[in-house]
Amino acid sequence: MTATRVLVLNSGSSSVKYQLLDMRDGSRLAVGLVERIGEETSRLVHTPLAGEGSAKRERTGPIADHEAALKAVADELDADGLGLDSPELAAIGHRVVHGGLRFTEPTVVDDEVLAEIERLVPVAPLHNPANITGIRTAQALRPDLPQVAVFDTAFHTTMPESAARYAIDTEVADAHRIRRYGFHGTSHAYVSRETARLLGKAPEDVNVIVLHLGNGASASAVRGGKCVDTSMGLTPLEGLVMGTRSGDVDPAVTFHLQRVAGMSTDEIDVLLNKKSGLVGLCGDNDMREIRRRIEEGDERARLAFDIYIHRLKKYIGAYYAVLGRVDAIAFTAGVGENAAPVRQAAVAGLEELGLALDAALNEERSDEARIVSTPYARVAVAVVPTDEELEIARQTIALVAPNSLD
Ligand SMILES: Nc1ncnc2c1ncn2[C@@H]1O[C@H](COP(=O)(O)OP(=O)(O)O)[C@@H](O)[C@H]1O
Ligand SMILES: CC(=O)OP(=O)(O)O
Ligand SMILES: [Mg+2]
Repeated sequence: MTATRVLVLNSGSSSVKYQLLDMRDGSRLAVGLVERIGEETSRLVHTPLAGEGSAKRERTGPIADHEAALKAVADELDADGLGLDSPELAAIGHRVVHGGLRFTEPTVVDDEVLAEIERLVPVAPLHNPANITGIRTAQALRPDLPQVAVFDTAFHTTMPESAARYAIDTEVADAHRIRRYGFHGTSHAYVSRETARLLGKAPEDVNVIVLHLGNGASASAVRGGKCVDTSMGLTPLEGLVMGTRSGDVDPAVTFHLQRVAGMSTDEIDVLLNKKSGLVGLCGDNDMREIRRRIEEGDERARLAFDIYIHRLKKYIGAYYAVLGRVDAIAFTAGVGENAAPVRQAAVAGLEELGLALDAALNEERSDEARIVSTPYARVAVAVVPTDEELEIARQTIALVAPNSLD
């Protein structure tokens, strides 16, 4: 029997999303999520999709760390006869957030690769440690299986130096590998390709601005299938206003906080990464809650929303200029896919740029990729659900068993 299944692990700072896929047709056999890892109220939601009468299972209770989370996931899969010991499993694919400049392709993990991912922890402190634990735990469970790392940074390695370099002393920058790497690349790659498909065109023929708006958020300018600019930088802190991250600030804010407010580097790191963005502005990082508060007339929530939109609009304008010609703007991830008011506000007033939403289409709820602009708009506005797990599984199987699907 040829092994055609791939387990994909998308480990975030306090969560693990996972999918077990059969790559003969890309169908999902099980999907799930462990959230609030490290808290008393951790929650595992597991949905087997393979058998008859399969139903979502949920359990709550403390799950101490990512290792415990993965073991709990392995137990759930076992209970469905989809355990990690299955001979049908070809590989485990891992989302790894920071791959530096070295990893431009999916990579089979060995000790040396793992050491390099570890070396990048200082530039992805919220993400790479969780990714490393995910890989180590999966290795311990199935030492014989290839573990494949798929990097968030890989898609952005096509950025020209003019976009990737900061205007700081070149020697200092080179000595410390300080440059803009960009993140969410698997999503930007997948969504830009799906957007081309939605337009009935080849990826080489379209220019797309992708807005990945989840808890972390980033924008990218994609010309003919290749990334030419993106809003995240050395770390996933730069760019858009996010759930808990500030996005762009004057770097002098950090000197000021050190000198005047007496904050330590670590305190400023926590402030900008975990206590800023929407949560810092209004106390909530969930866009649903913010919209609910706005409906009730809450001024702080309104201002937080306006700041979020203002930044988003600036990036749309910037990437329009970078690309020169834009065929589509694609909204994706939790906020981009679900929050019609965000899409509406982000493109409002941009009719001169060829952008015009169809209000009814924009409000419609759907899980499908779809166009929500008016037919006469020069630039299509699309809502394209991202699928980082499917994309990771595709890249994983292509690497470990390129001929298994013929
Ligand atoms: N129906 C909705 N309306 C508005 N925002 C939503 C909705 N559903 C999810 N979200 C937003 O999506 C965010 C999570 O997006 P997601 O892409 O899953 O993020 P991440 O992968 O970074 O965890 C939530 O914080 C919430 O703000
Ligand atoms: C890189 C990044 O910001 O990822 P996430 O949105 O999953 O936090
Ligand atoms: Mg995400």
